[in-house]
Amino acid sequence: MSKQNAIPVIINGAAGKMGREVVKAVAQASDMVLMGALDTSSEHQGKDAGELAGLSEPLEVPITNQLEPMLGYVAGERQMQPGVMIDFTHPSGVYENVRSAIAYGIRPVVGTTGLSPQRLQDLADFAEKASTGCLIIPNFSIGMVLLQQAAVAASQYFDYVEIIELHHNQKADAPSGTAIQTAQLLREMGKTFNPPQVQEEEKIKGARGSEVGEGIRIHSIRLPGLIAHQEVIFGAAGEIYTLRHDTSDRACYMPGVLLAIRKVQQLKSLVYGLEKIL
Ligand SMILES: NC(=O)C1=CN([C@@H]2O[C@H](COP(=O)(O)OP(=O)(O)OC[C@H]3O[C@@H](n4cnc5c(N)ncnc54)[C@H](OP(=O)(O)O)[C@@H]3O)[C@@H](O)[C@H]2O)C=CC1
Ligand SMILES: O=C(O)C1=N[C@H](C(=O)O)C[C@H](O)C1
Repeated sequence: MSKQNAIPVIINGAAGKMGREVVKAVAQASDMVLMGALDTSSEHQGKDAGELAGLSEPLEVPITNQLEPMLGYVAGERQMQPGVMIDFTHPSGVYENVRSAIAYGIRPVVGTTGLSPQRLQDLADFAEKASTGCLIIPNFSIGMVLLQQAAVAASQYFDYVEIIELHHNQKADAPSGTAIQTAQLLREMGKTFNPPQVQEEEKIKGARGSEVGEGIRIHSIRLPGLIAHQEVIFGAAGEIYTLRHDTSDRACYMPGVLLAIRKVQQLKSLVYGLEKIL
């Protein structure tokens, strides 16, 4: 495929754990071209994004922290398809990054978690007004979509459920975006879970996790040695039904990321969740 027909991609957070994986995936996709690699980390400024990601050949794309000039440059490439900005950065910066991308007509594909419901709504309104596609995906793994579908199916028959998410201890936000989304899918079932059997008293605050609504609680665990894991445990008289997803390599997210880059081209507003584009 010629460069003109390829999708121009900017990766924000390119020096991070997910960003490096995305650099490799985009470099290997024949219908995409990596136009820019951004990261605020001072130690990686000017380094080649491909070499940093572990590719044997440089991509000749240096890491920079200048987002707006990069967005302007890609937006100005009129001969090419509309550009896409991938964001795997930090909850503190993702809102501004997405607003800037949309302002330049660049379509955001966002994996960064930790956006508040209010900020998600603001971004949805902004994308709608600009008629610009935007994908916000709390989890790019196909296995997690299947887990969530199984949880929704089970929730029709079980009234008791708890969600446990387990992550590496470099994670900034808790609970995970995936656990919040999983709870939200169960909350949409139109019932209240976990009707109390006794008058419960938390002797230590937080011992029973955090309730997110409709009686659903999320428990967050952070440990070195973990990557990303989630359990949804249903209980009923005499039985336990456990759904569990384990990530052993961040490569598992890449088919979802590449799919999102292709699909966001066809959208004119914000879409939340991988299941909506499968
Ligand atoms: N949706 C999904 O499937 C997945 C989502 N995630 C989410 O993606 C995000 C990133 O995760 P991960 O790669 O593990 O994190 P890392 O900390 O490894 O990488 C983030 C990188 O982004 C840089 N950065 C921070 N703020 C900005 C900013 N405003 N603009 C540009 N670069 C910035 C960081 O630099 P510095 O270190 O100097 O701050 C760092 O190099 C998290 O929110 C995580 O929860 C993770 C895995 C899967
Ligand atoms: O920080 C991570 O690592 C992950 N974050 C996402 C989340 O918060 O759900 C997705 C996945 O769990 C990995």
